[in-house]
Amino acid sequence: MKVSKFGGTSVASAEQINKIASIVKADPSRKIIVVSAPGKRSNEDIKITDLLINLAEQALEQKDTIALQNQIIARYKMIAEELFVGREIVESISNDLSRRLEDTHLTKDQFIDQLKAAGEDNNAKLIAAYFNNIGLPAQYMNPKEAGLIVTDFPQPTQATEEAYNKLSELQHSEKIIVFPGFFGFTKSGLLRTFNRGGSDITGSILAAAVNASVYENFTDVDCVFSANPKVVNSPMEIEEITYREMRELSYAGFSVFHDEALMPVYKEQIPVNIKNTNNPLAAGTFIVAERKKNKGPITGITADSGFSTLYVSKYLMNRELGFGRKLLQILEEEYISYEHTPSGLDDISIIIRSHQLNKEKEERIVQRIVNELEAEEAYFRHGFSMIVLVGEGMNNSTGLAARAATAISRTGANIEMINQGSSEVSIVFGVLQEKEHVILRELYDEFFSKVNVYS
Ligand SMILES: Nc1ncnc2c1ncn2[C@@H]1O[C@H](COP(=O)(O)OP(=O)(O)O)[C@@H](O)[C@H]1O
Ligand SMILES: N[C@@H](CC(=O)OP(=O)(O)O)C(=O)O
Repeated sequence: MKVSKFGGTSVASAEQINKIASIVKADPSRKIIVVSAPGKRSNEDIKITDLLINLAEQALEQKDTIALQNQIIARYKMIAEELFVGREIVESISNDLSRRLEDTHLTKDQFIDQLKAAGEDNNAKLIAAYFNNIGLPAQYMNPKEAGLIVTDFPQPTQATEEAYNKLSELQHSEKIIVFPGFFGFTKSGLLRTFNRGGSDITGSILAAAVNASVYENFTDVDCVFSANPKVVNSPMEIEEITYREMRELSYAGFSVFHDEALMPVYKEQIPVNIKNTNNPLAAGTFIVAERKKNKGPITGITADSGFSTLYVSKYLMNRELGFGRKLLQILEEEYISYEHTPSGLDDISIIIRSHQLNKEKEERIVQRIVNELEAEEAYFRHGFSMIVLVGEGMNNSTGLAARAATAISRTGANIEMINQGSSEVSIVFGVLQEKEHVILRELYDEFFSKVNVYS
């Protein structure tokens, strides 16, 4: 049995949904179909999920939401009409949106989550109806009824162990299951969404639960490339990549597959196949436990912006027992997670995703570090990107860091931070984000384009 997930670009229009129907029809082992909300039909288009987030924000600000509601319903109406799916599905979508908007007893986060999830939930209902209309016996499956139980706030949204047992029953379904991605329900019945791009996580959870032969992830590119094709021209295609290489790359910018989607399939050693809805016969990229050797030590290079650094200095910091713990405790109490902590003898930098910060929180944290830890200096700096080189071949390849640093220096950029992962499958360079793309291209040129004396 296969689990096949179709992302927003694959379900963005009637034309695209026709393609996924052909893909499902072509292989009877595609029995569990995970779908996202309609995504972009062009670069200028807006994803349904983004419209729903705007709708939630307008409702919370007591603004008139009719225009936005009609814009969302019109998207589904156009798809339903072009697929000749009856009017009743559009009416049910309209009623569903109204019901979610009236659910004012929820907290702000719960209200937003409930509206965000409407995109996938209604698209799954529409696609299941369409499949049945064209002779593909299918049923919409609500995550609550299926048992996709997730953790409670403030934990990050993750499937609980018990969810996998209940979800394993899906493998016995006679019909094709059309399952909305992106959300689950807590034990107490509250809806929670995964992070953005989270339909990949749903597919991974279901693939692990039913012990799928493969988890197919259909998107709008032929494969995973060794660099983001929107930044580097015609990057090299990757046939095979390991789970941990993909985790490092997707965490830091390879948005083609969600980094949190790797753990469920890794635990069950289920291969993932990244394929193109618009070219389904292309082999795509396989994410596996072990792969055949690559030509070079580096498998992929990626960059991710939106990072800040918290710099703290105190003389003899390295001698003060518990200083690091107390510093990280302050961040934990402020609900701030961190990425890397490069440090010296008397100072430490903590790399943090900027979206967690605001002026008032930063001032409070700096004050606490100075007062409670008696630090000499503490301040935040913003506008950084992390450039990540990843490859299973790195750990037995000398001089990589030097080659990368030399390539970065050719761009005139300053290296603000270097961090070698203890797994030795990645090395991270912190740079100012305005230099991100030029550095990415220079590193790609160094490790993939040139015939190197080193190779
Ligand atoms: N290394 C990479 N290889 C392939 N695609 C990548 C890579 N890095 C970023 N992308 C981008 O990821 C996009 C697919 O992800 P996404 O937009 O989430 O699609 P979907 O709607 O199918 O989920 C591609 O169109 C591509 O521009
Ligand atoms: N629609 C949700 C979930 C998702 O995974 O979408 P996509 O498959 O288009 O990345 C979002 O935009 O985050």
